[in-house]
Amino acid sequence: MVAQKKHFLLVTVTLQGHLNPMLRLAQRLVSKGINVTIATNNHVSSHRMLKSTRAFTNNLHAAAAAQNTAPKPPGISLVFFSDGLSLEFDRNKDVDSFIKSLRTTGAKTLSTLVADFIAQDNKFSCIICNPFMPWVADIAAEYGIPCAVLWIQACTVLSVYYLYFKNFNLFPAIDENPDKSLELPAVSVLQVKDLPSFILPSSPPIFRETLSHFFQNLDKIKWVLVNSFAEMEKEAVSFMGVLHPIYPIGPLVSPFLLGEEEKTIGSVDIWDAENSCIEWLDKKPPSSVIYISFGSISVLSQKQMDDLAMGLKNSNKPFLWVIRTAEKNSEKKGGELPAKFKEETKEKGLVVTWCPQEKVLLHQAVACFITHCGWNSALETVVAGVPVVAYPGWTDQPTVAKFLVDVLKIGIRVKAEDEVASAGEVERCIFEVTDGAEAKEMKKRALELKEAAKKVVADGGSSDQNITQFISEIFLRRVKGVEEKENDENA
Ligand SMILES: O=c1ccn([C@@H]2O[C@H](COP(=O)(O)OP(=O)(O)O[C@H]3O[C@H](CO)[C@@H](O)[C@H](O)[C@H]3O)[C@@H](O)[C@H]2O)c(=O)[nH]1
Repeated sequence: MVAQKKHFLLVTVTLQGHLNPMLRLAQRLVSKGINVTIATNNHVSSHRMLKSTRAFTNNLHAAAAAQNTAPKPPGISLVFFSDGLSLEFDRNKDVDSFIKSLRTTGAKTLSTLVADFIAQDNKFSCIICNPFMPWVADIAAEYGIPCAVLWIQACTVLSVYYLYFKNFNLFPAIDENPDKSLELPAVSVLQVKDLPSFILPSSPPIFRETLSHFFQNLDKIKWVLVNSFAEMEKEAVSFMGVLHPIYPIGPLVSPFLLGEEEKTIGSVDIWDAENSCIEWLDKKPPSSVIYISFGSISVLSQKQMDDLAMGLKNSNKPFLWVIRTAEKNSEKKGGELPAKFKEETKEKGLVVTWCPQEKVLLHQAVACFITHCGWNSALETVVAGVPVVAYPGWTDQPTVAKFLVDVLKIGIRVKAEDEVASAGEVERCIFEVTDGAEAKEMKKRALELKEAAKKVVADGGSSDQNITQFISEIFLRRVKGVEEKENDENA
């Protein structure tokens, strides 16, 4: 039998919330003896990203050399493919053009990249993509390479989309009355305001089209890896498992958040993190600081910003606030901090453009997280045991907010009118989560989830077993010649 090269290709878009789970999956695969190449579309930060991934692999090799272990352990490398747009093109602003260019030009350049690897006798054993790049499954099929998907959002969200896109007719005229209730199997009663926004009529059609393509292509995808764990999303995981085989392998967070020794790489940041905020936190009392971030894409409107700032000031608690648009050279979008706010709160607060979020959440000074409920932030806060004030915006965030607050019960959701939570509401929510009647219970539940998360990723835990099983199924298929048979049938 020809020796099998254990080399996987992971394909992702260069968005922080998409890159992070892929990178963390790569780390898990490396720990199981798989070499990983991550392919992502070209980006202005390519240089920085390349440097940190090289540092990770060099670190692994140095550690092996120090222990005199041969041969070299596997590593991660990063490659870029053109999405057909210039580096300056604002992909967040014109998502429609970005997604279209990615699936036409991007698909061609990625296909050439795969062909080049094969020409150098370096065929991938598996390609893993994310659900927002469903055309990658066609490239994998073209080269006879097994394809898996990493579902980078909650399993609950996967269930809702599955029911919607597979036409289960459970969504009678979603007419955007936000309080209308829907009873979906295996998901607690959802109101329209809790649904992922991409299925609402008001959402730009490109997102529905992309997800619809993903669900049509699902038959070409042999494994659906889900960034979640059964012990946290019990109902959704068992429900989805009946509809389609899934492998919960999460939470995909940096190993140090789960108590492992910190390596040189936790994330490949698109922006420079202001690490000095950790020293700032070091000087604050335990469980005193409110941490605020709305992730890597969302920006607040002026009204949202004004009210949030006022609510924070009135809460009289120390705060660390990430405002990406405060970045000096960035094009100004969204709201700006009210004049004098920084001056008035300089004793209490710190505003940064980007921070090492996982380290911040793990810091003992942090009391709660005002979050937009992006799935990575949600998992990171669960694993760090930090309760939340949920302030969701679009996409999966309303569903995640519902899940964190009503299912896991580790926080409270702001009541918003026209998407704005008033200053008084912000202040009330901060109080409820830090000092309110339920605050201790919320913290206790958050800490229980933290322990559950550690167990599932430890050796022999459910997520660890699922990754091992997924890898062995890939190589077993090779041994049994399943792929050759499938290719012959498709010919
Ligand atoms: O100052 C910061 C702020 C954020 N982060 C990291 O950036 C990531 C942000 O990811 P996420 O919380 O998922 O938010 P988005 O960047 O907004 O992610 C997009 O992608 C996610 C996965 O599909 C979706 O769940 C979100 O709704 C969508 O907005 C997390 O890992 C954070 O740790 C930092 O490192 N430093």
